[in-house]
Order: sequence, then structure tokens, then C-alpha cells
Amino acid sequence: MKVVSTSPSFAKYSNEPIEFLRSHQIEFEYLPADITEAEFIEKMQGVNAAIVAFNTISEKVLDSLPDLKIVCKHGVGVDNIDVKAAQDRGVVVTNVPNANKHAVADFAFALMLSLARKIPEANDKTKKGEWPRIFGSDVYGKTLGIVGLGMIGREVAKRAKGFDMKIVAYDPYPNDAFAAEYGIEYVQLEELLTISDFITLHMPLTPQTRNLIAEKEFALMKEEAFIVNASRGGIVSEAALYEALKNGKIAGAALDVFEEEPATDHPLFEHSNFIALPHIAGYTSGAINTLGMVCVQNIVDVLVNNKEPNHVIKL
Ligand SMILES: NC(=O)C1=CN([C@@H]2O[C@H](COP(=O)(O)OP(=O)(O)OC[C@H]3O[C@@H](n4cnc5c(N)ncnc54)[C@H](O)[C@@H]3O)[C@@H](O)[C@H]2O)C=CC1
Ligand SMILES: O=C(O)CCC(=O)C(=O)O
Repeated sequence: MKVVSTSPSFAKYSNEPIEFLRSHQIEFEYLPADITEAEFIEKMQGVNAAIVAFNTISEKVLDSLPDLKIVCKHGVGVDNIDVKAAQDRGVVVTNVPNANKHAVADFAFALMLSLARKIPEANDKTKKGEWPRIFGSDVYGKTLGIVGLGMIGREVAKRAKGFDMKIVAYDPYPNDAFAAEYGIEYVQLEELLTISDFITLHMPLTPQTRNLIAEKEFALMKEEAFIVNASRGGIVSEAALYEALKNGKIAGAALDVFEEEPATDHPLFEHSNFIALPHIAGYTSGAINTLGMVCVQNIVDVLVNNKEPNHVIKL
């Protein structure tokens, strides 16, 4: 039996996941994260399980790999996997919810603080020998709008309580018990966009969420509002964000995720109130170790134990 990973962060901090596979007589190999579809199909012949980061697992890929039994997303978002096609072919798809929620929530908060206090700009200028008096915006006591109050959104809310923020949320599937416990008010998206000082997005990329935040939505926001997206590229229209920043419709934005990744030489980079990050919100050693172990346990369950693994994505 053989397993391949296209996730460069798989087993980065500890060899334990690979040793676990070997202890079950399962071979392991890394493939490059930016592998082409044709190369992936060629290298995956005879392979039984794939641990994937962002390469696309399309219907064509699945049809070309008759020995493939399980595809494990090394993370949460399965927007790069054709789950329906996999399900139709009896290939199990799993993800790892929960493991990187603290890492992403910490990161989203770091981005809000960085925007509000202009930390990247202050750092750049100080290192250039300047000693600038840079004035920022308050975070403490402000209104936070969380779009998508799932695992990660709820962790962001917990952190926001420590900053005494008023929290509003929009989510089509409300969690009333959590909202009551943390004093969160569910509102419609339009209201959230209108009243929030900070807006943070934490939902999957789906046909319904693609371009959820576009020209009309930016027009609703306060001029002093900041928006953070550490969920998926494509949920915020980058063209609309470019115009919103250019025309001073909002105060600033930070993206950890882009419509096309890697994002290099992007028009948004010209805005000084725009922070760009290379899709690293989930990257901490704690998160990565857990992700790896959950993936390999699921693989062993399918290939060796003949049992249903955890976190199967079912449509
Ligand atoms: N930047 C990064 O490195 C990472 C990004 N992510 C992204 O974050 C997303 C959220 O992760 P979790 O919180 O763990 O997922 P989750 O499934 O626990 O929560 C997602 C929430 O979004 C809500 N939702 C669905 N459609 C919506 C819509 N149209 N408007 C508002 N809310 C909607 C759901 O009801 C759910 O409460 C993932 O799907 C993934 O794409 C996750 C981990 C790392
Ligand atoms: O582990 C990764 O590279 C991806 C993290 C992510 O975006 C996710 O968990 O959905």
C-alpha cells in the first residue's frame, strides 16, 4: 500500500505521521504542491491514498486513479476536491475540522490588530531608520462582524470578548446556544456590513459564497471599517476590493487567501492599507501535527482496518 502527500506541511514538525504509516506497512512519498494534473495522474498510479493541500482532485483525476481509496484534505476547506465525483466512485473524502481553528482565529485577530495599528507600515519605516509617530484605530470596544460563525468564527468571537468588542454575526445556520453564551447578536449580512468596525470572514468557498463581498457590499461598509479574509480566495471580489481601497470606501483590508494562488505582483499590493499574506493562517506546529495524525489515522482506518474514518465529507 502506498500514500502520497502534496501538502508541503504534512509531517513538517514531526515524523510521527510517516512512522505511523510505516508501522502499518504503508509506503509514503511527497509530491510537489504545485504538481500539474497530468504529472499527478502519472505519479499516482497504483497509489491508494492522497493527502492533499490545494491541488485539484477533479473527476478526470478520479477516473484516472482506479486504486485510489481515500483523499484526505490536510486542512478544512475541500473546495479543491470534487466530492460528488469521489462519492460516486466510492472514494472516501475526509477533512480535518478543528485542528487549525486556534491558529486561524489567532491569525485573523493578528490581522485586525495589524490593520488597526498599521504594524507592517510602522515596522518597515522603523527598519528604514525612521521613527514615525503613527496613529492607529482602536480595537478595544469596537464592533466586530463575523461572517460564518463556525469552528473558526466562534474562536474569533471568544478572543473578541477579551477586547470587550460588541459582536454581531451572520450565518445561515445559527448556533443560538453559543451566541447566547457569548452575547453575540445574529443579524442579516447587510446590517453586519453596515454597523461593523471590523469584518472577518470564516466560511467555505461554495457557489453561494463566491463573490459574497463585492461592490454592493463594500458600498455598505463604514469608511473606517477594516475587512479580513483568512477563509478562501474568491469570497471577496478582489476587483471590488481594489476599487473600495482606491476610493477610500473602507479603511483597510488584509487577505491571507487569494482568487489565484500563489498571488504574486497583484494590483492590490499598491495600496499601503492592504496587507497580503501567503495563505499561512493555519500554519502553527500544534495545528500541523494534529492535521497529520488525523489524516494518517483515517488512511489506516480505510486501507487496513476496513472501517469508516472520521470526518468523512458527505453530500
Ligand atoms: N487560511 C487558512 O489557512 C485556512 C482557511 N480555512 C477556511 O476557513 C473556512 C471555515 O473553517 P471552519 O470555521 O473550520 O468551518 P466550519 O464549517 O466550522 O464553519 C463554516 C461556517 O460558515 C457558515 N456558512 C456557510 N455558508 C455561509 C454563508 N453563505 N454565509 C455565512 N456563513 C456561511 C456555516 O454555517 C458554518 O457555520 C474553511 O472552509 C476554509 O476554507 C480553514 C483553515 C485554514
Ligand atoms: O494546510 C493547508 O495548507 C491549508 C489550510 C487551509 O486552508 C484549510 O485548512 O482549509
